[in-house]
Amino acid sequence: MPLGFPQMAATVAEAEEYSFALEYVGPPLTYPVPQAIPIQIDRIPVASVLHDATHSVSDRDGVPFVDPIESPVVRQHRKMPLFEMGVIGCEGDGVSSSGRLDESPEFKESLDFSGDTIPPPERVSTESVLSSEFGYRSGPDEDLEGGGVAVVLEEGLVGGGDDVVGGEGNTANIRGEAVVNFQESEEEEEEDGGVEGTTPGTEDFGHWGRDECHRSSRNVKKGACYRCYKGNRFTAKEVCIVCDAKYCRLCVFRAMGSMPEGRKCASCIGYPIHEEKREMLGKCSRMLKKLLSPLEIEQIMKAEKYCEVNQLQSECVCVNGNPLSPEEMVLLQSCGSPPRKLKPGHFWYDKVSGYWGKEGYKPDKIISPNLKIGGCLLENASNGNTGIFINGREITKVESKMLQLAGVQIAGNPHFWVNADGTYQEEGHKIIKGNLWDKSRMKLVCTVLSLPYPSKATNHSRVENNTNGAPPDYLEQRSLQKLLLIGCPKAGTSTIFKQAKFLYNSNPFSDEEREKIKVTIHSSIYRYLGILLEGRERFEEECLALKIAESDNETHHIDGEPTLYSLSPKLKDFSDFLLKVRESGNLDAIFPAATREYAPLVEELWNDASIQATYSRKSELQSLPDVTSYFLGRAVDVSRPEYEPSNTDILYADGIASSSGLLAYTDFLLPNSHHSSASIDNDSQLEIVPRYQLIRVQTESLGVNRKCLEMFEDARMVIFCISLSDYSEFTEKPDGLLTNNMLASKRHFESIVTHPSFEPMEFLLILNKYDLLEQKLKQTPLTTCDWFADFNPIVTRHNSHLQFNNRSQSRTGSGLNSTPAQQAFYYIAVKFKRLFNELTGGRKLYVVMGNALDVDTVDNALRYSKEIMNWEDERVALGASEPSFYSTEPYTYSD
Ligand SMILES: Nc1nc2c(ncn2[C@@H]2O[C@H](COP(=O)(O)OP(=O)(O)OP(=O)(O)O)[C@@H](O)[C@H]2O)c(=O)[nH]1
Ligand SMILES: [Mg+2]
Repeated sequence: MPLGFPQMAATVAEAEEYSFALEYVGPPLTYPVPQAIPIQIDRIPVASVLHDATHSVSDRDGVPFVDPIESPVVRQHRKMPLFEMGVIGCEGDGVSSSGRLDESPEFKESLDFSGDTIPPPERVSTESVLSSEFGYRSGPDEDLEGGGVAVVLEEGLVGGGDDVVGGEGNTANIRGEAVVNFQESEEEEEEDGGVEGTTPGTEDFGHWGRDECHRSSRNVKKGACYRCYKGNRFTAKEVCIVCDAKYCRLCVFRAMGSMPEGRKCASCIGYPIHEEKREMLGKCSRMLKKLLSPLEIEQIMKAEKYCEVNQLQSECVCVNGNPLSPEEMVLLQSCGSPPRKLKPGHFWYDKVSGYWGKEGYKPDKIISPNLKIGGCLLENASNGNTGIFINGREITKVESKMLQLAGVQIAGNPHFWVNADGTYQEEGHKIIKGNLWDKSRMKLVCTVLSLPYPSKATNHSRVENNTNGAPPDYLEQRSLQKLLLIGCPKAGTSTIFKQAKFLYNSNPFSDEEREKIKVTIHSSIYRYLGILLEGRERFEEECLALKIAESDNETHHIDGEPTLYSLSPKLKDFSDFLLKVRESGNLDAIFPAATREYAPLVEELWNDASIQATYSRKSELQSLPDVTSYFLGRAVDVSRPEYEPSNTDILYADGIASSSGLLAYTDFLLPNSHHSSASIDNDSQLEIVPRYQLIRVQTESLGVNRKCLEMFEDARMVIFCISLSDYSEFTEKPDGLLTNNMLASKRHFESIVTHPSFEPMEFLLILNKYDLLEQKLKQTPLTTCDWFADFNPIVTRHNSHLQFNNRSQSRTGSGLNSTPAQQAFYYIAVKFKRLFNELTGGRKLYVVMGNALDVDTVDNALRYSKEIMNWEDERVALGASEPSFYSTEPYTYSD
């Protein structure tokens, strides 16, 4: 943008969101053209290299950098000199549209570098900049409006006037974009209650990085929110764990986004936390608890506690003069008896005895001995002046006192070797002279002298090198691969989820959970029975109506006649009672509690011919699951007080994985996992085994705009589940129209695939309920679903009953020897693969066949997902491009 040109015209596109400054090349004008005053080179303030090492990412890398360019408001408050090159705007944005910079009093004032500054353009905000830069929650209310753009070049100009050396994060877009602020929409303003006139444009501290947060914070009224400037010290606020900025409940998500590293302003992401905040990591505030669901909170708090950047940086801990490497830090923190609440600082460590202390001070702790960390222990490590030495360190007075009380002869300034178990000997002598910790009073002595006493853990670990073998929590978290399990209603996601729990968890459900499952099963029994009884009434009425029609309206005879669907008076009374309670909405409240009392009646009803006749027409009854007969047939058993749900009961029971609301998740390791080379830390020999977390997201709870999906941005893979039996099933919409369930699943699949949060993730499609597909195809052709209209299976006299004999046959799926179900599966798999390919611009969808009721197919699918992640890791490591969608295994079958 030629801002340095003397002649310049402002082009303002009123309907557009941006303004442009171009050099004027048209015919001569009849009115004066705005002039920019030539720059006096010698008076241009030049940004100086900042020496304070605490303020930038770049300086951590040893690269010198220039002080960041500040927003006009920040500068205004700090009364810094300003050189403003041009302000171009359009009507209504509060910025002069004349372009006559020389006529502007502010500009004149700015030319005088006296220390006063011009006020910034009114109402400027970098909300949208922040939003696009950090991808934080944005919505329609954050759309740009008004088209006002202020282009301000500021302090930090170098050279002829239009070159700028930028600061933090701005070097790439520094020309003229130093402060490009967009107006907020009215909607947003309304919600926030408007931006107060006296503090215009100060919303943009996020844009400038952590330091700007600090600076801006100085301008915020005490107790007010740092974003909307409202509230007082009594207003509940969330605090950024890096810069201390505080946000009210209306602003917290806008300022902190989806919190991938916990409670940090979007601009503080990637910065380490303040050490004094370590204590509060993972401890959720009351405000967040009110705003988020327990599972969302758990995810955020976990991220806050375990994400790498929030860990104590290894180089901040010096041991015996050497800063620790990340591997040494892991060793130190994962040893049997680590120094608790470790903080940055200089420490000494006696590897032989395990004594640990702050440099220049007496020992503070006894940690695990023999850790290969830090440098060599120095004589003066603890600043002792007693002339007595332990393991080469001159001990302090208080330690010599302790030795005396332990009965150690210290006359003659001896040099001792003290081992981790407390045994000691004099240097040069082989004989063990005694044990410091033998005497029972020593614990008291150490307490009185404020000296450490060995804990059991250190006592029992004479030679220790990462004895417990477990990596610290944050490393474990680093290896956690999140798999999102998403599907349409009734696709089978909860069944898959439960199977995963059974497969990989030794104690898949706690006692408390099992108790809840019991209640759920009891409720389900009455729910299923209610559906059946309602259906029975309908079928009975239909039967009677038919009979009346057949017998020429002889109603008086027919009314009393029993039909196939009639009940005995006793059962009819119970049925009426149950349907009445169901209608009143109290079914769940009454029946689980009274299960035992009614169980015999339930069983009698279930065995009654009328109910069996009704059940045989279950396809005509909405939402009656296949498991109805499984539970109703066992009503009495299930209702006994000593009843404990079996794994099969749990698997068949409805609504279990979703009982916790939006989400449910389970962590597991896949046995015999093959680790990619990236997962093994060779240096420390500490193996980081990838762990998996299967998160089931309940579709109905996602809401229309699926905002909450943003919280899964760190997931590795989406496992999408579709029911193959959906092709012939229809759901009635509120407008009375019938929708094919497969087409509804397809739409849901499209919306998830194209969701921005899932862009970088791998997708595995489970085509579930293969068993039902096999059965259904015998009666209903696949072409019932419009999307499959061109399905044309090859039918031979052999293939109608043939099963796959070997894997290669099974993988082709389209061969002559395939059954119609296999061909249908192959056809549907390719349909989805093509769709995915189109939606993602050429990416590959992995497909696997499933029958969620068969545990092996679930195991197979989850292992397959692990393989996919390994392939992807290897592909990325090799720098290979995206595989073709027909290459590698496109789908799998179980033999
Ligand atoms: N025959 C058969 N039934 C299945 C299969 N997978 C799930 N089901 C049954 O289908 C019904 C719905 O399965 P769920 O796992 O509850 O489905 P969901 O995806 O959790 O659906 P919502 O609970 O509506 O979210 C249950 O009765 C399951 O037992 C399958 O592969 N074959
Ligand atoms: Mg379910």
